[in-house]
Amino acid sequence: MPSLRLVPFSELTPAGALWLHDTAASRALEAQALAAHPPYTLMARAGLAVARWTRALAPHARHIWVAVGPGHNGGDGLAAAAHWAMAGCQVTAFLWGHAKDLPPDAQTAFASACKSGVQIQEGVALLPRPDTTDVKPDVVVDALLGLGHHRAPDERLRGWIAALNAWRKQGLLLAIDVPTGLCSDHGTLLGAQAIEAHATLSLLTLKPGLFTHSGRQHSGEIWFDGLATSAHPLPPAAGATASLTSRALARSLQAARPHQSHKGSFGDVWVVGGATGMEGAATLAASAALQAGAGRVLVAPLSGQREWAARPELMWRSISELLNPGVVERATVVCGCGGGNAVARVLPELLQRAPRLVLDADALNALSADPALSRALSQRAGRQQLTLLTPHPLEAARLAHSDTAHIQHQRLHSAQHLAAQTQACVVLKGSGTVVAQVGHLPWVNCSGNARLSTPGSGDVLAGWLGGLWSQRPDTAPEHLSDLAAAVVWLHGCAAELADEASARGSSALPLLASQLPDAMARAVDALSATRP
Ligand SMILES: NC(=O)C1=CN([C@@H]2O[C@H](COP(=O)(O)OP(=O)(O)OC[C@H]3O[C@@H](n4cnc5c(N)ncnc54)[C@H](OP(=O)(O)O)[C@@H]3O)[C@@H](O)[C@H]2O)[C@@H](O)CC1
Ligand SMILES: [K+]
Repeated sequence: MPSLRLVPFSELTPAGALWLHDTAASRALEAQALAAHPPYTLMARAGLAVARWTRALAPHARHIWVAVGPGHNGGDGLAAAAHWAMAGCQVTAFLWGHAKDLPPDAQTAFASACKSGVQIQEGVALLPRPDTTDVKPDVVVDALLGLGHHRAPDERLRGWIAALNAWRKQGLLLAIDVPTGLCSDHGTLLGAQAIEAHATLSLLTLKPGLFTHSGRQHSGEIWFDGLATSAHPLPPAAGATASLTSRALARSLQAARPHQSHKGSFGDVWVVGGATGMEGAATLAASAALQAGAGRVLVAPLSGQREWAARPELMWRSISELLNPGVVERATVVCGCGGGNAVARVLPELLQRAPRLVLDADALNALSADPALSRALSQRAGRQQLTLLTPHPLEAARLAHSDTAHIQHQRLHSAQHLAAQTQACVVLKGSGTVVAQVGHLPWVNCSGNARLSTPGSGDVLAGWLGGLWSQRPDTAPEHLSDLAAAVVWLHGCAAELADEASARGSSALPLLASQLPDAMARAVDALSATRP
């Protein structure tokens, strides 16, 4: 058997992107792999991969339970159970159904588990819960359902999910391939409940649903094993649904500043926003652009108020100065942060003239409210003027004339539709931010945590996007989504570094937006400090 790769996905990035495959794409690869190997080969590899992973995460575990579903996901669990038992663990497999009803490969795994001394309980009505048994397993494994889970859990399955989740506080709760109850394509819940695993080992392919919407919450730490189905350890890009952001991507967009550089070398960013009472939003975006390395950052506050004390490095100007001939044509413009209704007045000219435009917050709301503005937006691409839109789900819903639930239900598709509708590069924010652009595989971001759900966080992201873009004004249209995805990754990485530095534990408190530019700068420093 070819050697297995058993590494966390975050360690697999030096070569570049990791691909994500939805159910249809995963099934296509699975069919190819099954056709290329003798029966049971893939499940045997899956079982070994799960067993090694479990031993790596819980080397001292002596007592393991596995909840075995009616399909191949259950077969993977049984194949792993055989290895745990052979390694001397006390293992119990609780079967949802009866062994005779399992698919052929899973029956082979069942036979192997029986031979290895796994205790079997068939046709179990409900997995025991911590309050109904004196037995205390060190590890409980969800091998109920994987890729074949396509309908909302019924009452019995909900009971199993609740029982498995009840073990979360007692020991390690691990999921094979996909946490049961989670949609592997969209990261939504198929019903009201899903397994909340400490860690998930995705097999053969990485599924987009693990990383977006509720995916991160339910998958825990995500690991990957490609089951050595090709010469390369990673599944091929062909047929991929999306790419996963990575440290390598972010690093590829950061260049050392040349010795003979000056502020004119790094471009001008103009921040247009900050209507009355919301000047802070514009200041946050401007601070981020500055920290990202823009040459000069000029703020044109819509309120007319100038926050001189906020950052002495910033310059404060009027909108009319930005609109002077030749000024906006050389600038990278970040527009909309705290823009209020006033931003609608400046948008027509910015849409017409700005070569590089980041539109956030109220600029997006103004676009959704005015068909003439959305037409002007979609015409920009034809003039080789590039646009980045950074909506959160509600703003995306307004732009798409839809509702937030619809946007969130299929985040990847929503971002892609919006990109097609606007002819812009779309950054759909939220857990597992999606970056989409017509003609390119979308990105799904894997960094970040709930520390970023705090006011002003999006302003900082928009400002940093402008700041990096101003240093790379010649970014080709086909590379704009790479630039955006790299910044999104950094934004998330800043929150992860803040977690590591905190004594309070994971995501206990938000990372204030005013601290975020510095935290992102530390994330950039960490990029250069680590190996390629
Ligand atoms: N093929 C291979 O060699 C490899 C496969 N691999 C592994 O296989 C997994 C996919 O296997 P799978 O296709 O058998 O699907 P799986 O999720 O186990 O269950 C399907 C069963 O569940 C049932 N069911 C569905 N929904 C239900 C519900 N709500 N409540 C109750 N039952 C429900 C469904 O019934 P049906 O809908 O048909 O009535 C059917 O009987 C994949 O995730 C990975 O772990 C990889 O290791 C690579 C090698
Ligand atoms: K599972």
